[in-house]
Amino acid sequence: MSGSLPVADGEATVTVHADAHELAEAVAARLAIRLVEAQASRGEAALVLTGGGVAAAIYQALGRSPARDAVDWSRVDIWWGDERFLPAGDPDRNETQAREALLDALPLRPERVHPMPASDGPDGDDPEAAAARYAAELAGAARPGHASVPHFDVLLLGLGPDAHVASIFPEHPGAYETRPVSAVRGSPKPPPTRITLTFPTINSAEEVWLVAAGAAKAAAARLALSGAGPVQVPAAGVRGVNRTLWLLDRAAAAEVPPRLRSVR
Ligand SMILES: O=C1O[C@H](COP(=O)(O)O)[C@@H](O)[C@H](O)[C@H]1O
Repeated sequence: MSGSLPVADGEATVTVHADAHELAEAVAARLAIRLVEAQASRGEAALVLTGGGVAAAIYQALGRSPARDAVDWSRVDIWWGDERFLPAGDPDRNETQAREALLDALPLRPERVHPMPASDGPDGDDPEAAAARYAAELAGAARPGHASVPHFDVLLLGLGPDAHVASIFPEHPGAYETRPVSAVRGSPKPPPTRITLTFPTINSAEEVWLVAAGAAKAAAARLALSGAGPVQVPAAGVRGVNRTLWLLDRAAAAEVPPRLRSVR
């Protein structure tokens, strides 16, 4: 049984796992299943990755899970929800983290892996140009009839203690942005310069999964699930077209009203 409640104009399901380890294992298994389902129904799958501590644990869990071999990785597109605007290979880039934890071990087709530009990339240290470049790459892969972004089967999001998601921070200009991708300057969390998908792009995904572990995320989860505004609480502003999942460990879910939680 799952607890559910309205979030914006959709519904969110909150599922709680015992601890961060179990959360990572469960999300990894769920992800493999969802990618297999997507491939069965439309021949391919597209996954949007996030950064952060829980994300790394999920990627490692998926890498060692037997379920990973059920996915045809040659028919998976990998995108990123946000990136720290640093040189290629920098250990703080979300791309570097994902490659080391999972992607390097998978038989992905390189042309189907779509990292956000690095600060030593073709646009140099110009995050606005890099954001525009990524928007163009998304538009180039857009599904027919949908002008600006591809089909995303699952879009993963971490949750900051301040309730930021991707690199949309509370009260920052990115929270108002309507273009598909935006540059972020002056991020309250280092590094200060970033690139992020915006609300309209995130909310075009079929499924949005918010994953969080630890007591530091408890207040953010409560606020986001209590009808807060998305400018003040960015996590309150995201939802999938078909499904919005909050996948938490017990500590992160501690302030979510018990009636909304389903404990695994
Ligand atoms: O900087 C970032 O932080 C958030 C959350 O990270 P966590 O370590 O607190 O789980 C992450 O979702 C985002 O992708 C990343 O750029």
